[in-house]
Amino acid sequence: MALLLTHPEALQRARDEIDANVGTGRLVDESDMANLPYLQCVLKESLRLCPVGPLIPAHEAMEDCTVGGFRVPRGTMILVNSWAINRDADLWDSPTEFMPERFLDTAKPTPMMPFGFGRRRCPAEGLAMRLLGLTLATLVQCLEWDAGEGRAIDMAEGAGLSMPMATPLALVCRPREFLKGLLSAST
Ligand code: HEM
Repeated sequence: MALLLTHPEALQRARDEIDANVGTGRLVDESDMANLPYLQCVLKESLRLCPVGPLIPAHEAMEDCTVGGFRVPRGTMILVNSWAINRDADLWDSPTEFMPERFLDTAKPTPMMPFGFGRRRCPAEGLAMRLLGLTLATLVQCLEWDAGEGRAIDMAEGAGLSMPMATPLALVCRPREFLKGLLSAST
């Protein structure tokens, strides 16, 4: 939400996509997700810039190997800096920019690992992506958002293993016109 609020054109594009594919006669649901590619791109771009696990938990080399020219003996503890990979200028165009559309071309490889990798990869990736998608789609479809009179959103990173914001996000939301009608019709 912080990235969308600081990029209102992306928020509008995500809302336009939902309005065009779902409309305003019903609430978005899980079966709509496949028809919301831009929203999926917003999720991926948010996980790229703000990975929930910026440092993938420790893995251990099972055998001697060479990675990027470095000899890694068996038994070495390996920590992968996902945050740095996600902002590597050799891998991404304008790496610090919030550009969800970079993920629209699904044929282009995207060197991201927000859910880790290998046998210990997050077993809840599918669940998490569905929940995040549906939650974000609902927030964007149903509510108007703003940071409140004259307030700017502080995007600074706080300290911690899961990349909290330095200043917790506080937003004001109001129901969109269609939602009032939809809710009163259902009561
Ligand atoms: C956006 C949401 C989430 C992200 C980004 C995320 C990310 C990760 C990452 C990076 C790992 C380490 C993988 C590795 O070592 O290579 C992990 C492990 C794990 N995650 Fe998630 N996770 C998320 C949500 C969840 C949820 C909702 C659950 C449970 C319902 C969950 C359960 C687990 C478990 C049990 C492991 C340990 C797997 C193992 O060591 O074998 N995660 N997750």
